[in-house]
Amino acid sequence: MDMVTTGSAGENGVTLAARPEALRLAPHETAVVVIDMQNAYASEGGYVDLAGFDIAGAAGTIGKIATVLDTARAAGVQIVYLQNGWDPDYQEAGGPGSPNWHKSNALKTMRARPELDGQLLARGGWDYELVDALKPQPGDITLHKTRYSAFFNSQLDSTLRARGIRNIVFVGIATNVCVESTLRDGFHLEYFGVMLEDATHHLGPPAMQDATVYNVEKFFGWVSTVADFCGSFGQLPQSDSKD
Ligand SMILES: C/C(=C/NC(N)=O)C(=O)O
Repeated sequence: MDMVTTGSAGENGVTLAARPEALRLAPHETAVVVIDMQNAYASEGGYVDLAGFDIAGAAGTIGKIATVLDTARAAGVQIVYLQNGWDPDYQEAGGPGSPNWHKSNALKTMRARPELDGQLLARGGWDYELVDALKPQPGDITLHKTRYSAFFNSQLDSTLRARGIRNIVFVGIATNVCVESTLRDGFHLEYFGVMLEDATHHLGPPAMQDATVYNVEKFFGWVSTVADFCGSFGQLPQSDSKD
């Protein structure tokens, strides 16, 4: 079996079945990064629902991600949650001089429906909050981001580097927007990125999920599944999980 060994993963590493080849990962050099599992992206009445996207498949990712996080915590793998959005006055979103002002569907939806102004992706509001089933637990880290890539203008890179983390396991929404943007930036920052395909969900037609899976597998990282992640990391003895 072809295998890529990352960082200091040697005899005590964990082998994760992945495409295009298996990975050997040291648990203490690995983080699960949870992208934007907020009401905005995963709940009825949240931003992407109001903006007209089909969110039917989003709810299915919540239980899958919860399973991944339970396994990761027991294995001593760092969990980092990202929350996407802006200050309540939307200064961080940028004005007409920013492409974000023109492309953000949240900002466009609020301009089209002024009664929603101040509600979508605003820190402090329900839309910005993580879904109830995925609340952070002690030891988890939660970071804020203001653009699609979680590496842009955020604390993510320094948070991971300070802990010696080399490998990122991605779960969350949306596969083809914030997950892919972050995985791509991580690749350029020398992180090994693994996307658990059944713990992510796309925005737009189903072909978008397939396109990101292809991009990750072929160009930017590795693709695995919840069952494979839990099968590998779930075998670690809880008291001996720091490699
Ligand atoms: C379109 C969009 C995607 N966000 C994400 N978390 O992938 C947005 O935030 O507007």
